[in-house]
Amino acid sequence: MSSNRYTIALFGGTFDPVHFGHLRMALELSQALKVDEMRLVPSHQPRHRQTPGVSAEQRRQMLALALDGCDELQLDERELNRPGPTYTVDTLEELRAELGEEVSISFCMGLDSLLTLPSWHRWERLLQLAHLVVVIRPGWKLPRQDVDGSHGAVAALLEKHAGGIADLHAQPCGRLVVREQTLLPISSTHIRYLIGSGQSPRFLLPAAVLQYIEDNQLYRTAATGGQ
Ligand SMILES: Nc1ncnc2c1ncn2[C@@H]1O[C@H](COP(=O)(O)OP(=O)(O)OP(=O)(O)O)[C@@H](O)[C@H]1O
Ligand SMILES: O=C(O)c1ccc[n+]([C@@H]2O[C@H](COP(=O)([O-])O)[C@@H](O)[C@H]2O)c1
Repeated sequence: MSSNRYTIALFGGTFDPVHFGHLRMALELSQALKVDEMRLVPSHQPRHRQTPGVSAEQRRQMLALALDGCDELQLDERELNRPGPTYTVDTLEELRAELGEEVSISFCMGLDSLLTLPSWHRWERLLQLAHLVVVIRPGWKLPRQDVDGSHGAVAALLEKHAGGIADLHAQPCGRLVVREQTLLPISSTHIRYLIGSGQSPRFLLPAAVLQYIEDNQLYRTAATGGQ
């Protein structure tokens, strides 16, 4: 990109456990967006879902193993170090205070997460702090304001803030960029289910992460959930 604005992208998640779907998505996004840094940000206590099956420290260690030797992706531990429920707006406010007003910050998410955005803590503040990058599967449709009453707030946001990759380098925050990208059909829920029912999740996640899970006997009782 012609602009020399420093650009950072964040990819947040529970990572319970991290798998190749997360890692591929983060790497492909990092290359497509041409960011200077792509950080994976494990959440401590996600307010919107059940408490993760393993400790925050174990999820951190699995991510660290997954990223070992990978220069393109970094681990950002700030949410694990912050007590209380984890809110993205707090993370972005912290980062903005740390990095100043000019650095471009993008928070990346799947379409499933975007559709829940109006329930996020202080969600209207998010675009004042960062860009949002939304990944959709090829051929998937975004909600449109005139036809989709159920996602009206999201559709309005998409219309008002629509932008492209160049905008991520031209301004520090405020644009919503939609990317079509093929997602590997892997979920942490399915991996937990496989382990809990005595089957192997090999080839769905890095070998070092699987070794850690086996060494620490994680997820042995989590035999619920499918794909
Ligand atoms: N297979 C995948 N490919 C790309 N991105 C994914 C994939 N699975 C999840 N994501 C994205 O990764 C982020 C973190 O997801 P999360 O940690 O909840 O993983 P998950 O596999 O969906 O877990 P769970 O099954 O426990 O809900 C979210 O933005 C989500 O949209
Ligand atoms: O801030 C919020 O209220 C909020 C609500 C739901 C999800 N998030 C963030 O969205 C990211 C993906 O969440 P999840 O549940 O798919 O792991 C993760 O970084 C969460 O902290 C944030």
